[in-house]
Amino acid sequence: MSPTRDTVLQALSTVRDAAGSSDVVAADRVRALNVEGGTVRFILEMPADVAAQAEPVRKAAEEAVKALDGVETVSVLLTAHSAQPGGAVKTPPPSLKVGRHPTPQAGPQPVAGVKRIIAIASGKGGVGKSTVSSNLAVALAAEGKRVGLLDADVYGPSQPRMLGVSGRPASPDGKIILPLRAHGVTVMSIGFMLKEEEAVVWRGPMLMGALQQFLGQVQWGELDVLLVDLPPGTGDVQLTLAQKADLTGAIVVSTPQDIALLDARKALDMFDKTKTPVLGMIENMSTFRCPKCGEETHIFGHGGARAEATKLDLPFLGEIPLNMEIRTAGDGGAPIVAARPDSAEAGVFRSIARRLIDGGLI
Ligand SMILES: Nc1ncnc2c1ncn2[C@@H]1O[C@H](COP(=O)(O)OP(=O)(O)OP(=O)(O)O)[C@@H](O)[C@H]1O
Repeated sequence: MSPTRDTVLQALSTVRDAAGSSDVVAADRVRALNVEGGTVRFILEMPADVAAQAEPVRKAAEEAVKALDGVETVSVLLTAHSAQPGGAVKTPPPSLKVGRHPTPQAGPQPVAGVKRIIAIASGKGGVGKSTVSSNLAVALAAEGKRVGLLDADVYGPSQPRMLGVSGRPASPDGKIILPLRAHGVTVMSIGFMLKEEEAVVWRGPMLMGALQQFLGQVQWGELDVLLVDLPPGTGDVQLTLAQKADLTGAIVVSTPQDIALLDARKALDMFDKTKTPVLGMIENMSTFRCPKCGEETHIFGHGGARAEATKLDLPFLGEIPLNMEIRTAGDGGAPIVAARPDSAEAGVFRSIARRLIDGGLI
């Protein structure tokens, strides 16, 4: 039996908090809990004064969740103030003041200068959500749209790699954050704020606050659309964004297999609950054409996402093939739409972009 949010929280409520009397759930240390099949991920946010005792608590939390029925992998991230082996406190997070607690806000907030915010979501990891986000962003920019891309995939921000952009965004006044640009797209990623080795350390603290700040404090400029590359799944981060950002809608990416579609349905359900319109579904890794003989194979099946979209009366936006060059281009820092704009594969992304524009969605 797969674990649920509730069983995980129940297990965590047996773990004593570093500060003393209560458990980690009651002490409100658990952030961004994400349960996906047998994989459980969450963050333990510890205040600085108990940082030295944080690691044993993290271990205990990991053990408690691991002991649950159906749990295969547990990933627990600690806050910025986590303890080094030997008890020293690690270097504080980057000086840019990003990553505070969320500031209370009444409801969904618009982002200054941004006409539309569209979330790119998937119920399951690894289905190509980031690949779709980066290519779609570049394709929309090629159509003359002013496009921003916010990489909110806190568990593994991949846009710096996919767009070949790195470096730290400047913050001249310590408040406004200046985003970076790549392939005609304005980009901000939580990955820009981390050094490789600091990733786990910085991710934890005040994650929601960081995302909220990325929406509110990044100087996006005038944009026709801001695409938000969400983390996979339907956990706290996705929910927070769906509730706090004034989303125009969401696009759900899925591979064709039943299991991926099952998860895609959960994402659709989440958007239904948060009253976020679903603008359409995209099937990725839809078909594979042998580069030698040209024969087409449906490695993960075919047509599942289209059938699901039809069943739910949602627009089906397109099928993206499983293709080596899509992978090498993306993993090499230039999405295929930028690297080989005239290729058939780039054409698929461009026609999805045009469909969104023609449909008046962007
Ligand atoms: N259509 C495709 N053809 C070939 N490779 C692909 C395709 N789509 C994605 N990939 C590759 O699959 C891997 C996972 O893709 P990607 O990072 O876009 O998925 P994701 O859903 O964003 O994953 P995560 O859960 O890590 O956020 C990457 O190496 C990417 O290059």
